[in-house]
Amino acid sequence: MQELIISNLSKTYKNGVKALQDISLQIPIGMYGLLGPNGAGKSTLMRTIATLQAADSGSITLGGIDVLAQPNELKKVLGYLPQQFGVYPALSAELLLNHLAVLKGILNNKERKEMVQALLHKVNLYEVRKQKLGGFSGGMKQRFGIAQALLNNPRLLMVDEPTAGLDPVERNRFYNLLSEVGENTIVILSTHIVDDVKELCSRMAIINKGKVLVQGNPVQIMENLQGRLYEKMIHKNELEQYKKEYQLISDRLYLGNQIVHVLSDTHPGPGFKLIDANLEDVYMSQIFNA
Ligand SMILES: Nc1ncnc2c1ncn2[C@@H]1O[C@H](COP(=O)(O)OP(=O)(O)OP(=O)(O)O)[C@@H](O)[C@H]1O
Repeated sequence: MQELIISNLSKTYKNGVKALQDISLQIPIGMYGLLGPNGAGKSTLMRTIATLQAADSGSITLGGIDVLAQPNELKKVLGYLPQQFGVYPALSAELLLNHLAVLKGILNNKERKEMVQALLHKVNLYEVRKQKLGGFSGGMKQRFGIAQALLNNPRLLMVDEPTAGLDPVERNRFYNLLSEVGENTIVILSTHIVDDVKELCSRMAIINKGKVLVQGNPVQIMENLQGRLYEKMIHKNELEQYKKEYQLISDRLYLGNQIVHVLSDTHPGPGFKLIDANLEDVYMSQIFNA
């Protein structure tokens, strides 16, 4: 079966930071959310899968490919949109995509032209294909980034924090594009934005400090908090006391008051009501407990 299997992957940087600690994940075709706060190790994991940096130990396989031993085989089937994706601002989208296609080894002129045109249509940049990339908005640049990542029709597409800085309309457009690709490709979406995963992913993992805290189906993961999550509206001044007294996993202001979410195996007391968990609660409870 076509799956990405990561087994016992570890990496410690020279400065002593344990960026990956015995990471094991099984990632099938579809959209997979890799959720974690800044510094969790997401980019390190992505770069390791992309064979751009080495791991200390562990293995990665994609179908029949031993990724760490056969980096060139992996590159043939990998599409990658890194966190920092630079474009040549003076070139048009069409020209740069064509150039990148040549670099990816698509040397037949007719085949390359067809592929470039098809991808520009797919990411909805065909109308602006002659315009310089320097004038593109953040969302347009990200869609161009996806187009270049799809040039070799990859079996594995990885996108690192792709929606940061996009407005809601562009974010939505980007989601739709990724979902479409995810119908027949393994797509790993690394993000610290819970909504990205909630909207898109049928499977996910939460990682923090280089460790996998939880993995599985978002709905099932949310059900794990069923019957243990309580909400209460309190006065702003009471917040510090509640933090000391309860396992408080989130707090937000609401009309001048504070709404707190508390994790508890028994009813925490007067004024608390049992609520259904959302993915934000799962995320916060995992990060809080770690
Ligand atoms: N080249 C490096 N040398 C030393 N430490 C590093 C290096 N790259 C990353 N780190 C550290 O490893 C940890 C994981 O970083 P990583 O960039 O993988 O996390 P991340 O989840 O992608 O975070 P972000 O969203 O902020 O990029 C962090 O503590 C980071 O400071």
